[in-house]
Amino acid sequence: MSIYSAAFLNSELSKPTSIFGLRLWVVIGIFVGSSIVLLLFLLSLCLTSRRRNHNHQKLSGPHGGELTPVVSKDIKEIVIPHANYHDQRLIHTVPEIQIDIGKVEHRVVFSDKASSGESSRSNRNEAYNTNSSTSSYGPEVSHLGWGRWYTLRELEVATNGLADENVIGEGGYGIVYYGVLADNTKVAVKNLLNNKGQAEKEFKVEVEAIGRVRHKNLVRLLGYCVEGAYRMLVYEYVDNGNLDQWLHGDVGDVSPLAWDTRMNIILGTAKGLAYLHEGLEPKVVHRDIKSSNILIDHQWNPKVSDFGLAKLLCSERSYVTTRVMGTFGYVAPEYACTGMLTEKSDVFSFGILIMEIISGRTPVDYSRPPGEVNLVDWLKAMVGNRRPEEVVDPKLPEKPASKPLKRILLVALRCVDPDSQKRPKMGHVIHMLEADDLLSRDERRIRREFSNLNQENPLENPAADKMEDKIFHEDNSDRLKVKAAGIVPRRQDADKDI
Ligand SMILES: Nc1ncnc2c1ncn2[C@@H]1O[C@H](COP(=O)(O)OP(=O)(O)OP(=O)(O)O)[C@@H](O)[C@H]1O
Repeated sequence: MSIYSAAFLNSELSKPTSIFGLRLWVVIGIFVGSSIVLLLFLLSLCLTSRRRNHNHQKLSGPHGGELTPVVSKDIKEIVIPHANYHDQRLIHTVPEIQIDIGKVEHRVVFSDKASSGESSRSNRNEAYNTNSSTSSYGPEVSHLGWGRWYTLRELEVATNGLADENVIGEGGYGIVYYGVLADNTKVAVKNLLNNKGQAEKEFKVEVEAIGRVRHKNLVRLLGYCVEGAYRMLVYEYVDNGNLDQWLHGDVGDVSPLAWDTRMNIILGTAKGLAYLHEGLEPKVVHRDIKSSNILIDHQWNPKVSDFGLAKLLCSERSYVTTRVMGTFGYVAPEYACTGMLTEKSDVFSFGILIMEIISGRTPVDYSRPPGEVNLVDWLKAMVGNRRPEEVVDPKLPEKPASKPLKRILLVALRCVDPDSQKRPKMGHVIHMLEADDLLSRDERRIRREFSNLNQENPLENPAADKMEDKIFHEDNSDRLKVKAAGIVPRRQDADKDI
């Protein structure tokens, strides 16, 4: 370019324009600059929307993306320090007590750490809204060899995208949804909450403990789902509510639970528990036996559910934990005080459950007069005062005969013996519940012994112990309990289930 044309260009570019009198080169500069900024903005918009679409496609539910949570990788298992399973030394800790009174029953968690026993819908939403950076959606744990691994999509389809209308109930560790699988199987899907690692911990315990369990009085775990932050358990659906609802719900003046039905529920629950304690190797302690964990089918058969708190125990060993969990009113005293966990803790809770079933009262009821708040204390006092007939649920359609009432009360009182060693094993409980003939023969003796019960603490009556030992001796109970609970030899059973 010649010096003349450069001077010409320069003079042309320096001419003022009609846009605020700005020189031409300034206008051109502004135009080029804004175009670049606009271009960059459009480019970033395009990239963001492409990324959103990509995530949406990967996780979208059956009814579009609205219900679809964004998966997070944030959940990490928190290893809670606890006593060695194989170490029977007592570990002394100063437990922190948390009482969640947001639920109908009071969940008590004695913990050496802030724990995560609470549940709320907001937690659920929190889990859903956690930002995602998950790139892989494949299973994080391998298939265990039993049941099925379900994909998140399968379970979303089954539960209408985890719809609110499908919610059956909400426990301490997650929300339970009703669902129908592609093969028309009705299921209950428990979506474990992302509560600081506890959900994952419970998931692993539960999967290992329940996956191999098969018993008509235990809710069957059909499979599980592990995708991103999701931990879901898929159970058989039990179609007639839970015992808590039938005992304490609004059922009118007359309960549909007749005496025989109640006895059947007690016996079935005992069989389910006996299987956990004595039919599995290693044995399983449920740790949260209570009426809301006893599901009922349409034939009024009980099925023990919610093994979330179960801990696998090595045979013949006790387990000392720094983290005591259970539900207020049902927890055995030695477990609450020292963390010492054996299957006898379940036996205690089972004794409370029997009392609840017979009386229709909750284990702790602050709306009652002072002497009646605690179910065990009240019931012991009533039995000690020779007024056992007065403890039965007033909603029962027909009062039970005196003999079976006393029999079941005796079993309940034995189960809640403050001394865990004196509590019967669940197999023995079954034996006692079924030993009608033996009891008939000794009925007169039972009556006599009952009348001798110490009013303060009828359990500490040596005569009653002697009498029961004689009637309900444990020597041949192993054979009977196996027959009664449908338990097959331990190893063989576990292998068969896998
Ligand atoms: N397999 C199932 N079939 C039908 N309903 C179920 C099933 N499992 C659970 N439910 C229902 O969902 C509710 C919540 O169950 P979940 O076991 O999570 O909590 P919970 O027993 O009420 O409380 P917690 O967690 O404190 O033990 C139960 O009360 C029960 O009615």
